[in-house]
Amino acid sequence: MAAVMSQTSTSQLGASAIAPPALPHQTLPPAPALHHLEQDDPKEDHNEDLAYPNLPPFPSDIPTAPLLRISLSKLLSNDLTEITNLWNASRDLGFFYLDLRSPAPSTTKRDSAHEPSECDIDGSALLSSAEKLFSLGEKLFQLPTEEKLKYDFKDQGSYFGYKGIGAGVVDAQGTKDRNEFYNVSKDDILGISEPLPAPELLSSEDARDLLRVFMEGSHAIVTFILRLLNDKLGLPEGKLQALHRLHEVSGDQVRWVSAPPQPQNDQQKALGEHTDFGSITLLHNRLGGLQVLPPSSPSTPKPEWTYVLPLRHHIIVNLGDALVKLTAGVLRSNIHRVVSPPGEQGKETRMSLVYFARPEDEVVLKRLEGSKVIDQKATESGEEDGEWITAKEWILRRALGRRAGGDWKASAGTEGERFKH
Ligand SMILES: O=C(O)CCC(=O)C(=O)O
Ligand SMILES: [Fe+2]
Repeated sequence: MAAVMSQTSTSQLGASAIAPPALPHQTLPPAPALHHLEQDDPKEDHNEDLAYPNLPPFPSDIPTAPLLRISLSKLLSNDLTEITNLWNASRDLGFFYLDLRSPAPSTTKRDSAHEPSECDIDGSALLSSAEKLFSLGEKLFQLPTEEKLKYDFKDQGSYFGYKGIGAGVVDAQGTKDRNEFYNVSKDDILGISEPLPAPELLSSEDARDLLRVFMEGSHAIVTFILRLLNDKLGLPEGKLQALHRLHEVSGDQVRWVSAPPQPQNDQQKALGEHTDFGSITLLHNRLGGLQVLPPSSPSTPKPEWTYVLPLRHHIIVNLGDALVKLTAGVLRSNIHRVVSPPGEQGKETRMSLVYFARPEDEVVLKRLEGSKVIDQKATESGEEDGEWITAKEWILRRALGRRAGGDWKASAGTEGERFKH
């Protein structure tokens, strides 16, 4: 434990880094972080159950990454400490937990043709649609392989639809991945683009409604986080949000990821190391397996891959390369990968559910103007403002480069040096 904690020192993760509270029998994370939580609401944090029922527990003796735990409802009530935590986590690690338990939102329902507002945010409702989508995902992956393969659209140049096990690669040597994906486009579900062929399970009105509600709920949280980051960056009001409008054409999508248990004597990465391509990723994890590589620092020049402990009622939020490019690296997209869930969890099929928010297709991924913080960072790094590429081209190049037979080199993100570990 101590070895890993020293890798993720406060200098890397921000002075207010908070490790998740211990699950039953879990080794305790560092004290200062917990003090912060306990002062805020001791009762709640002592008694809450953050382990997933009906699943084997995450092993107590495996170190986990001390991601900050940020409360959505505190953010919504404009809690300045919480907003600072979000800002620090977005710059230092680019990963944090978001606690979705929230009071019910205002009862005025919005007109669905309009852009979502902060009054539409309902963390508990999002958790409940995620629950339903987990059940739907299970049925989806149980369909016969021949049926699922009908919805692989790679040859049409699209990353939406199905990707079979081994149809992606995890490294430059072309080692096959160990998971399957199903990607559903936001534009398809909101009627912005023509619907793609899909299995009946996904094309029924009920399934599309459920996906729409989940996408709108997720997008509302994304827009809110973008607003907070926009303010902290000192950008002109609404600038980041205006590049991520719900009803405009973008590569936003829901993804289910499913990985069957791997044989004990033949373990392999399920999903290779990568940074996410887009802006903000909202990840629902139930079993372990996700790992992050913390940033290196003078005291830890060679950090190690560290598990992210799944926490019930929480999502894992991470920032992607588009935000790095738009902010000249003020915000961080951190490398992560997926391996077999540890211990007893490795006997289960691991499914996760993700919402990827990306800039609108036509947004050019250039550093934004109008922020002193961004200008200063650009001056400090002395880096040129990269190639002229739209979000659409960037995502296509990166997503399809990771398919078997794709161009691995072209799939590289902004991580540069970090990939050498
Ligand atoms: O399944 C997970 O936990 C992470 C998936 C992921 O990183 C991705 O799909 O980009
Ligand atoms: Fe990812």
